Amino acid sequence: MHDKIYLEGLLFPGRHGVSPEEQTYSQNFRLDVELYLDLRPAGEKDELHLTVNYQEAYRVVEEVVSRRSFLLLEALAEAVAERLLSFFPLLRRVRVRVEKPGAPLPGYFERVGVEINRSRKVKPAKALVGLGSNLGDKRRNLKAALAALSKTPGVRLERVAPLYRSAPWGRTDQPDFFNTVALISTFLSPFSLLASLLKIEKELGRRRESEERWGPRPIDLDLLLYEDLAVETEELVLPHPRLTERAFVVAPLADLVPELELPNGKRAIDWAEKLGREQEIERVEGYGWERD
Ligand SMILES: Nc1ncnc2c1ncn2[C@@H]1O[C@H](COP(=O)(O)OP(=O)(O)OP(=O)(O)O)[C@@H](O)[C@H]1O
Ligand SMILES: Nc1nc2c(c(=O)[nH]1)N=C(CO)CN2
Repeated sequence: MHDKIYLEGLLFPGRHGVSPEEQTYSQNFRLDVELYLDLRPAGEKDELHLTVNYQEAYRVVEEVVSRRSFLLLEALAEAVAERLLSFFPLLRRVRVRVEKPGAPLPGYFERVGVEINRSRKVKPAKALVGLGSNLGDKRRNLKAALAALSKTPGVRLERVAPLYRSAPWGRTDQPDFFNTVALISTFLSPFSLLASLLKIEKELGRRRESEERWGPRPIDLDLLLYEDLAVETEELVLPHPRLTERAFVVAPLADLVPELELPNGKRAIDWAEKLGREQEIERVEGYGWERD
């Protein structure tokens, strides 16, 4: 299968090179990227979730080239390939070419660079989504969000944690929350997944414009973890930055994946126990509550 999406002649400034000057002053890098995946489903159905959004791919490449620094073009190409495979579960192979138009060579040259191919077995990414509600019929809001999540194209709802009631965290002058965590598997990128979560929030009546930070809301969906991906962009931060501070996240998460290593290096089940002693949280219903 040779279908591919290609992005050619991408130009980004970066600090990559063996000499101290190249590490200090940025110069342009030129990249060609080929993303190998089966394009037939998207071709037949004309739906974006069945393929890789090349705008997202562009941003992933740009982030690696402009935010990191390597001695070798080999290392830069490796990092770009690795990052693309991490962000897009649909990819089975990537080809990355990196050229340095201003390479320090002693005479005239047309182009110099490296090209690598990296492949793997395609499988969906596992992700954990945190859900909360403290306005209206909270239990129903969470159930509706889970139903919407399970109907989201490219998302499979694997398991739902028990239902918790928790005292409000951050701002205490508001009603108690109901919280849970869902384990999903998905072929969506973390960007597309977050966009789907925001869409569900909106459909369930969330109006961010009229809300205060950490204030009351009918529904809140947070992307807690996406495989072991670390991302820090304006709209998406992974792992979720406040995950380990919150009993209402860690307790249900520890029910689903007790042995998971949290971003602070602790085992989920141990950390849940500690936070459970410090914050007010109570399990109100066991597994399967969302199905009745
Ligand atoms: N991992 C993430 N999960 C959800 N939203 C995220 C994430 N990383 C960044 N964001 C961004 O955060 C913005 C604000 O999210 P939200 O209103 O849910 O914050 P909050 O629930 O008030 O606070 P907190 O982020 O502490 O839970 C969203 O628009 C989203 O773009
Ligand atoms: N107990 C609890 N407290 C919160 C919650 C939440 O889901 N549960 N969500 C918040 C903002 O998203 C702020 N505070």
